[in-house]
Amino acid sequence: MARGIRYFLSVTLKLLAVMLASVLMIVVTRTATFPSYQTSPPACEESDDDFIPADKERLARFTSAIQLQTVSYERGVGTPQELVKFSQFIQESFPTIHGSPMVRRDVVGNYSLLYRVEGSDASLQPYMLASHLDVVPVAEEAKWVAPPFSGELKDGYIYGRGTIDAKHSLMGSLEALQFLLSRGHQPKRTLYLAFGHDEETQGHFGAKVISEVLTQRGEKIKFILDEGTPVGDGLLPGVSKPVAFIGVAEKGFMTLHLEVNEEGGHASMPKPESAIGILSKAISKLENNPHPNMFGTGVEARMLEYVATEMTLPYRMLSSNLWLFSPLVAWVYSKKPQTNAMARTTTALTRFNAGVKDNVISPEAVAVIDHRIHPMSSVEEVMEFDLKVINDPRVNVKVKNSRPPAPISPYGKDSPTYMMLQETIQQIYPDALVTPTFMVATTDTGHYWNLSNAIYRFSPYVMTPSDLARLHGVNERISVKDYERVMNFYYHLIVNMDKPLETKRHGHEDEL
Ligand SMILES: CCCCCCCC/C=C\CCCCCCCC(=O)NCC(=O)O
Ligand SMILES: [Zn+2]
Ligand SMILES: [Zn+2]
Repeated sequence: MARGIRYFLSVTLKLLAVMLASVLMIVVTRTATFPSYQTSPPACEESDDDFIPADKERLARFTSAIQLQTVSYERGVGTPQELVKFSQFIQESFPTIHGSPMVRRDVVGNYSLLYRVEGSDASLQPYMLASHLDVVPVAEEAKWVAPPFSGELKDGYIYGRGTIDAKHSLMGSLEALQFLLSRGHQPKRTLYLAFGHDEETQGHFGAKVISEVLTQRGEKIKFILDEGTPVGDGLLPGVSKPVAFIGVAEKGFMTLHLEVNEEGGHASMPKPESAIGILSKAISKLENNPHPNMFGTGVEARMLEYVATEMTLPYRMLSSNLWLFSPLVAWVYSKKPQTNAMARTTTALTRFNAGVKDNVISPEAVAVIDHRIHPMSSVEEVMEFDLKVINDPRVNVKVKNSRPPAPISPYGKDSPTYMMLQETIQQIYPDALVTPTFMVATTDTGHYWNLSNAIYRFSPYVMTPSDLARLHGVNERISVKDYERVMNFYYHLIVNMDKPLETKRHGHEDEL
């Protein structure tokens, strides 16, 4: 009997050893032979003539744009007078654009701007560059090193609300267009510039109306580029080169209004539970029960695979063997807010209101939850999860607003528009790696899904880990060097969009 057990154990151990050796072999082989998704940058044909400098006039125009306080506060509550001033400022600042017979300008939804630049070849589908006129409000003004609406230049940086979100792309694309038109260039492919005025409150009166106008005109758009993910410097562990992240998808969102109504009364005779207490418990349950970690089911896994061959050894091993290490990477991702946001649907408690006086038991408590929905989940799944977690019929849960995750746009070598974008990025950042990702925040493109199936989100400035807090935060800024890159990025993009979207290198045909 004992011999039988010993024999069984030894066979089991041998089998385990063989399995382990096989797994190890697969891991080593994959690490050594994982394909590279990177392409070399296109040959540089640039001359001095072919470059937009961040000179005094252009910097002054950008500063003036930052000085206009085009704040969006709430859905439908903005700063109409500032938006009108911004619109006038744009007209005065870019006379070549506004005087061109090729350009049609429409004011849409009262304040948003839609430009159509007529291409010479009507058989080509138009494309669209998008950005927004509005900014988020300023908090903690005392902590800013320069006033938030000054556009002040300090140590090579321009400071101000809107410098990275997103007046750089609005002004940068206009500068590029003005530069081209002033040289007598007519694009072959018709180009739209779409600037919504309420992106920061979900674009219900701006981008939504722009989309309706274009739909009424029967437009189908070849490719849309909006504000988005940046060129990361040190954002991706294990990669020393800068990494340009192209947002090929976008998380959805669901804003929930939670309300509890109970009997109020005199604070000297409280019941065991109050409206405030009941709501606090519900919220605490939501915070303590995060939505499932979905790392490895979507674009976030491809993001790592695209740069795997460029990573230092341990990261390279993990990224080229996600079939095995996905759970480990998922766990690591859950540790930091910016990576956790890529792994799961997030839950942010953004508002909590209750009570009118110190000695009155509040009959009502309300809270707002801002969920950002992972591309592999859905509005319905998130709601079902929350109700199960709260599990309290006294908490009234209402959806204030929601949008499902965006469809995933084509990416990689089989997508001519993605490859064109990649090459344009490489013209500006020749040392950068390029990889697909998804946006954890929302953009106006949520209103453009019916116009195009090739929607990308990318902002051509460099972002370091310490810059993340500047987004919607204190000391938002862009370097002069980066603003120059932004203008030149749009310039190259417009030029590149006039080349056939077929590249012999990648063997694709431009279908239109
Ligand atoms: C492993 C890390 C990978 C990181 C990849 C990307 C890093 C993301 C960094 C910045 C994203 C910048 C997005 C800014 C757009 C803001 C849009 C916005 O504010 N929308 C409104 C909203 O979401 O409420
Ligand atoms: Zn923005
Ligand atoms: Zn924003």
